[in-house]
Amino acid sequence: MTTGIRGGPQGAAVTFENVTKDYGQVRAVDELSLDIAQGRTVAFLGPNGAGKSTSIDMLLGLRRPTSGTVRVFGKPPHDAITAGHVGAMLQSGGLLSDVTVRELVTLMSRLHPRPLPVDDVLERANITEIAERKADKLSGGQTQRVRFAIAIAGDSDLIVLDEPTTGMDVENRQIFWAAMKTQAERGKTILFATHYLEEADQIADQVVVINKGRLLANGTAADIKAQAGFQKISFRLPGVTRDRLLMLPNVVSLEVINERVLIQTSDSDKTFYSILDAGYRPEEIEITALGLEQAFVAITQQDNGADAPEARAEDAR
Ligand SMILES: Nc1ncnc2c1ncn2[C@@H]1O[C@H](COP(=O)(O)OP(=O)(O)OP(=O)(O)O)[C@@H](O)[C@H]1O
Repeated sequence: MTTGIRGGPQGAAVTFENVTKDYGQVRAVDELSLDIAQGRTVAFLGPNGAGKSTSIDMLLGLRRPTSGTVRVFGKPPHDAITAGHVGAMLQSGGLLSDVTVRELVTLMSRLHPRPLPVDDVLERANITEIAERKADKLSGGQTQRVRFAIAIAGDSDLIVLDEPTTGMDVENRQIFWAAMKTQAERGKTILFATHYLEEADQIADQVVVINKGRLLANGTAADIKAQAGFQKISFRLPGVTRDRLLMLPNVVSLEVINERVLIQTSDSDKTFYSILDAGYRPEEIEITALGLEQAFVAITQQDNGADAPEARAEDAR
């Protein structure tokens, strides 16, 4: 099931239409259909091997779909890139050797028809201080910042970032996302793959979850949390036993740590009223929705469970 988000194919920055990508026997992307409206900041989430990089490579024209169509601003990816509409920061690949950071950024920005001034790019990416250093002699975090500079140098309408903050320390991560926010405020469409769910929760206004190449969820972070459908109840209840609480309705998981009870439930109202009906009077009560990370884990585990042999046998009964 997917939850929708306002904005459709009209004015879409990116469209995947029934896209499948096979590497020999491996199906990396499986009938993916997705629209990303212009001006959105979109987080692309999925466990390792879910098909994020393959999808990004297809929208950058680096790989061809086995079937289906990818469009970028209504054009084949290659045409959109040639027209300078796309800036990208990929996960791998070294930087050129024997050139300085400034020379590299200058070189890459000249590939675009309407580049930003190089000094602006260096400043926005927080690399002015290392501009005269050799590009192949940088730390992991510095290399990421140079890659980011290359992604924004062309002042492109779509910025695609594959795990951009990997290797960055906390301070550089904050500088990086502040720079991305400025890009978003200037109307750019930003698509980023990440394993940092907190970043996705804070920054993205659309979250796309894929697993095994299939689209599992698409909406705001709040939509995704609602789709996971679980809440957490936590309270203090001296002397209670785990076995008694397990009898409560809608309980998905339960922990008792030092008299504090932590319940994950699919219906917090029903579970909580049953606690009161059973005569318990808990204290220090907290009822909260799942965070994006927990929702993501719940959604992907449900999907993995649906594919497990026992679940299929269950379905068949
Ligand atoms: N060049 C390739 N040849 C064969 N199989 C590949 C190739 N590239 C990726 N795959 C496989 O395709 C699937 C999707 O991989 P992909 O790199 O797109 O996932 P991902 O979501 O980006 O993963 P990660 O989070 O680990 O970077 C995986 O099963 C992977 O092993």
